[in-house]
Amino acid sequence: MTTVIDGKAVAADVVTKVRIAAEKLIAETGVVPGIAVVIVGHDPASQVYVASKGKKAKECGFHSVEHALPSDTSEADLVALVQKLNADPKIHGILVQLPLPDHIDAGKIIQTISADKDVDGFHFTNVGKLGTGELDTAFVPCTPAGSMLLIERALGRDLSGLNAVVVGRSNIVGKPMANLLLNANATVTVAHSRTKDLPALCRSADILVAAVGRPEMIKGDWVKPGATVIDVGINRLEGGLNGKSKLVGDVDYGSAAEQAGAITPVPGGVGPMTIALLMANTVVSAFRSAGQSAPRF
Ligand SMILES: Nc1nc2c(c(=O)[nH]1)N[C@@H](CN(C=O)c1ccc(C(=O)N[C@@H](CCC(=O)O)C(=O)O)cc1)CN2
Repeated sequence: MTTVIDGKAVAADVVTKVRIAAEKLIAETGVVPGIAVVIVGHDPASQVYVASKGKKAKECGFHSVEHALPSDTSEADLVALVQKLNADPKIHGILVQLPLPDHIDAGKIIQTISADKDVDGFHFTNVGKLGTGELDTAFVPCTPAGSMLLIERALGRDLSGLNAVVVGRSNIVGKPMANLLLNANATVTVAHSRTKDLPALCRSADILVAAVGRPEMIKGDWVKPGATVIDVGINRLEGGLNGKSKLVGDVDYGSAAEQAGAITPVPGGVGPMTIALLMANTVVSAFRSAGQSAPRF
């Protein structure tokens, strides 16, 4: 029987643990975990995600600030805001919502964020720490970290001897996901648009992670019977109920669920984990800044 991995439930569990850890930190040190979320422009999906981040931060008992900037904000002004947040002792985590408008160099902004407050895990320092397995002091990007938690819970075993295929090589998901799986002793292949015979490669995977950004690309006959399938895709398609758009992943859920041992749905799989892990990274950052050993999630 196929297990549908309930990302909402696991995310709620993580958020509860974060809230308890925050309460402990506040009681023992007086340090209140603080997060700043910065959004530039009016992308509707980004506005929803940023609002959810603020709501979850409040639920966790954090000090939470949002900076909503107009679309024509200059790169220099955004750099100046990030520098101000770097210097603010009440802020332990800084997140600049992506995508940014085209006239702003996202890479430059990410590298301006202090690595110690980079709760997105995108700064070169954190990328390097993940790549070299320094996980105790790194911040790991939230979506792959959340996906990894779902894999660990679904399998309940060490990943040694298992083949993992990650479809997609983005800096935000594909590459860090591959590193996390490698650190957990899986044998990892990263596939992309130029990979030959992708269906056959996918069929070799005990763990299949789809992070390619193409709606329902991965079909049921690409899935090894019993595999764990993690769908990172969030694609909005026209033609949902009542004229609304419909959300689908990168996996053709109906056919893949017939083959998989465990599978994440979209919505309700990896998405909620992204925000839960952001809260986890922020409380970890606050523990570190207070000189306390940080909890693990
Ligand atoms: N600075 C960052 N920007 C972006 C990131 C990121 O990790 N850091 N990731 C994505 C967007 N994202 C968080 O920011 C995000 C995406 C999806 C969800 C989520 O809960 N999805 C729900 C569906 C919600 C919906 O209806 O749209 C689900 O899958 O169940 C949370 C966060 C890009 N930008």
